[in-house]
Amino acid sequence: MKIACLQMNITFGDPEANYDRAANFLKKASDAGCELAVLPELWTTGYDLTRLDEIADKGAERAKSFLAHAAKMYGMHIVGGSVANDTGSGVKNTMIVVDKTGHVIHEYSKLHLFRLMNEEKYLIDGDSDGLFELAGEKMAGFICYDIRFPEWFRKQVLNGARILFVPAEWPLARLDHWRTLLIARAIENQAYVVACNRSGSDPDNQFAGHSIIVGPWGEVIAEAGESEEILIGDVDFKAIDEIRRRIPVFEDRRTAFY
Ligand SMILES: NC(=O)CCC(=O)C(=O)O
Repeated sequence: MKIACLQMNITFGDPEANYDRAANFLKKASDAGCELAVLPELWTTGYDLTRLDEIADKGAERAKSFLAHAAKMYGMHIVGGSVANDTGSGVKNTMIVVDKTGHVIHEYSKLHLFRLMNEEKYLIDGDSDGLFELAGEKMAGFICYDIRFPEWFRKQVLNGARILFVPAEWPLARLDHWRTLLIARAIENQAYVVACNRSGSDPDNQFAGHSIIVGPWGEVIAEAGESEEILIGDVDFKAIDEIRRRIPVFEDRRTAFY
């Protein structure tokens, strides 16, 4: 499966500009023959959290209809990053997954809110998991700070997830954590990790870029630089089975002790 991480810049608090940019990136991914495209975290608004009452998407309806239209037009699955989703009883940081026929097949709201970027002051946390199925394979979504919680990843993998998607707005200041944690999540779970970060900056942070596709052996299949880019890599599900045969981590777990 040919996958694209749409490492775009995000204009702070300007959904119109960001929808235009995302539309352009989605077209380019489709032109490049990608079967699935991934957007970054909060790609419609960025971290303009103080203006969420103006710019959050009610029920994420605009994002859903935009993503569904693009997915159908291009015949391409979309892991739609995340958007500020005004649920009516608080704003969630919600990932929307759309299949290539244009159906919204899953929503996952960020479980772990990141205090260093004030999320807990403006957002409410999710309460359901990110497991979904596309093209006959189980996959799961996580959002940015979630990568610091290996137990959350393990749970989805034990439930069958074989590609682990991570849309993010990860600052450059912690680029080494980003790479190390994502590679570790791939190795320990013997699964693919497809992580799409943003590029550029906002009033508080310079973001790292470095979207990355990591294979189940921990090998870096593709990695972006810091600037805007469409990162493309191939995922081969057979490699997961081969690696799990070589080192049978899942059979060797001592669940009586943990
Ligand atoms: N947007 C985020 O969740 C950022 C997480 C982060 O930077 C970290 O260090 O963790």
